[in-house]
Amino acid sequence: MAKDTTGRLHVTVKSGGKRKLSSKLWLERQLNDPYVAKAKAMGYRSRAAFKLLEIDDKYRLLKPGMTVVDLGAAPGGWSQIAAKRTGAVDGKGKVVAIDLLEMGEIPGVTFAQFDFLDHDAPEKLIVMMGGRADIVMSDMAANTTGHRKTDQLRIIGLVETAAHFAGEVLNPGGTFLAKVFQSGADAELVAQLKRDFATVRHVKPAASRQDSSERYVLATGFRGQQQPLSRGE
Ligand SMILES: C[S@@+](CC[C@H](N)C(=O)[O-])C[C@H]1O[C@@H](n2cnc3c(N)ncnc32)[C@H](O)[C@@H]1O
Repeated sequence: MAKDTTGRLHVTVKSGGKRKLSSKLWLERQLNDPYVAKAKAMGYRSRAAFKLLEIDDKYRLLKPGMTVVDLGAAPGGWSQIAAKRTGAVDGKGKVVAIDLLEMGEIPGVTFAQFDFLDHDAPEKLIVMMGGRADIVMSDMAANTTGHRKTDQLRIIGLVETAAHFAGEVLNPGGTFLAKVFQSGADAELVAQLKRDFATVRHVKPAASRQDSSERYVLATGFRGQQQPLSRGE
């Protein structure tokens, strides 16, 4: 339990190795968060936009004319950045985005609402892309059940599925960027990525809350064996 500024107690629920804040503490944190204020001022849909901005400023991933897939895109901060930096806003690049939730229209972004874990999701994405991708990025976070082991397996299952999809659709030299959580459960994933990409690293942007175990795996220089696309090629 935690005390707020008025001295009242708030319950924090432990879930999947993370502590979920009570709604009052969550609201307080949002109101005091400089990234939330900055996102609002700059017209970004989410504070998450700054995580991608920071990663991209450092590693120069997004380039004009690229095709980018944004998995778990809502409310759309990452898609906004990708559309701008690939030139998709001006019809040069292409940004394809999906989410379980609805997402308001973003110029230059092709969005569809469906579950990435649906068996036909890869095929639907390939049709939306109309070819291969240069970057597959995933900020997806699986809903937590509160059972630590189950939650870790769900999180890692989601990112492994995203990595498998990336391996199917990336152009040579392509990039995979995905949210993972610091649990040590991603060792197998990292080993697989090291086989298929020239460089694999974990990154923790400043905009990612320091009290969160969230971090990102960034794999660049795709060199895996290319299979024919099931559609679109
Ligand atoms: C942290 S938010 C993404 C924020 C986003 N990157 C931005 O910049 O606004 C995670 C998103 O992943 C989505 N998500 C989780 N599991 C998913 C799945 N299986 N398929 C599609 N979207 C999923 C959630 O609905 C949620 O909107």
